[in-house]
Amino acid sequence: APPAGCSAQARPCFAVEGPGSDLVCFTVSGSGGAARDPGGSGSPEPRCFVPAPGRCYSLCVPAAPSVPAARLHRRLQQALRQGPFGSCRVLGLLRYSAPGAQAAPEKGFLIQDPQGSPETERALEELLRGQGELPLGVYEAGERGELWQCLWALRGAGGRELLRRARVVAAEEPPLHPAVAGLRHAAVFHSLEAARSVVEQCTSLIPEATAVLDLVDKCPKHSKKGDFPVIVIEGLDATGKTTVTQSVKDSLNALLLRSPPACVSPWRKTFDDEPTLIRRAFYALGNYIVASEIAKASTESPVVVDRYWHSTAAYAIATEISGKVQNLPPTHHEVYQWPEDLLKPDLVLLLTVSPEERIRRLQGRGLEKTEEETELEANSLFRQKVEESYKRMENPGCQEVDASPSREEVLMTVLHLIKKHCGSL
Ligand SMILES: Nc1ncnc2c1ncn2[C@@H]1O[C@H](COP(=O)(O)OP(=O)(O)O)[C@@H](O)[C@H]1O
Ligand SMILES: Nc1ccn([C@H]2C[C@H](O)[C@@H](COP(=O)(O)OP(=O)(O)O)O2)c(=O)n1
Repeated sequence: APPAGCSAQARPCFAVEGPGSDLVCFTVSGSGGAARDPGGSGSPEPRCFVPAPGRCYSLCVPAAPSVPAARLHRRLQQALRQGPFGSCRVLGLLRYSAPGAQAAPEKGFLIQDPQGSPETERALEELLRGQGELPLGVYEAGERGELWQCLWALRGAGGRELLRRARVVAAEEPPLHPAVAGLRHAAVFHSLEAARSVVEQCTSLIPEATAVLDLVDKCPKHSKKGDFPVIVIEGLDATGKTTVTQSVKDSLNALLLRSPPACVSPWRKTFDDEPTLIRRAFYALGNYIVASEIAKASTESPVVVDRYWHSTAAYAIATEISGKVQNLPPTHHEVYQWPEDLLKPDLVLLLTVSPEERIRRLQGRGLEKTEEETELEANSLFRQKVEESYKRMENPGCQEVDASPSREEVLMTVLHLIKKHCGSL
């Protein structure tokens, strides 16, 4: 863990995220103002971020939840996966205010080049030169082994100007993951209006956004549920949602709906390729469209829904909060609360199976894996965070169902729970 002792510094900190790694924070002290000597403190050296004999760089964009910033971050992320950066390790970087400071948060990347090739630095400069004002952070060791960050502004025709040279010192891990504060604006939308305004900002960039908005605007607002029960089935991929929802539909003569609804599926791929802000706003709008379908259907028959708001929120939280499960927002946090303007189901069941059984089922199904499914498999931490987020959802919460037994047994359990909660059908 990063050492204690720096938290009193009201200076911007960096949190470095690696896939599956803990949050690591370090502070860049102001020029000339070396607040403490990392060499003398016995603490882990921030220098460990610079691979010897290699080089290390950072770049950041504003983390404000705006469509242009989100798309710029995405473009940089894609560029850093290619060509000259192939041999580099690229970690996510969150720059956030230290306690008491008011700096606007930034999101970016730490690029570790084990070979320290001049080609990498040139390619980074090239990449940033086309992106307006973004400076490049270059890290270098001082004579006593201490670490410095040089911040370069890139000028036209190959020039660059040193904006700042500052010490890098170790900082304390913050009590809350720094991405938690921005979740409600950047990924987990709690009103139709919040999600709608993000998609609206995209209409000139993504032609499909207009079509989505048209559909949303055709739906009656504040849909009310009918008298028949509405049951949502949630869970990770391959936990048996399709199987269960189909059987419940047959057993109860229910109508089966899914979120995102069929009417937006032609645009799903487009939005899946967009950054979190836009992608999650799209799924949020899908829920409001489904809500109006649920309202109508539940006046005529029971309704069973394959995924709904809990999926949208749980996946968004798990992708935004890096590292371990303990980094998730604490229980009862506002991100786990149901949006006030979204139709509530009567019962939400969360299907869970062991990771081994889930992989067996995924393989058994033999379908092509989506990028996210591959990530789920590769990253069990991510899977744990999705599941834990589901379990923390409130008002309504998710009731867990062990979906490991046979299809028949799982269906019996599910029908029993529906009967218990929703009365005779
Ligand atoms: N109770 C069960 N026991 C064994 N296999 C199951 C069970 N439920 C579903 N499966 C199989 O597991 C795979 C994933 O199930 P599916 O219903 O498609 O999950 P999801 O909709 O959650 O992705 C399918 O091949 C399905 O036939
Ligand atoms: N209501 C929903 C449904 C899915 N999502 C997101 C969450 C994940 O990123 C994917 C998972 O979708 P899913 O596994 O159902 O995809 P398939 O229908 O199996 O192709 O979609 C969502 O945000 N909100």
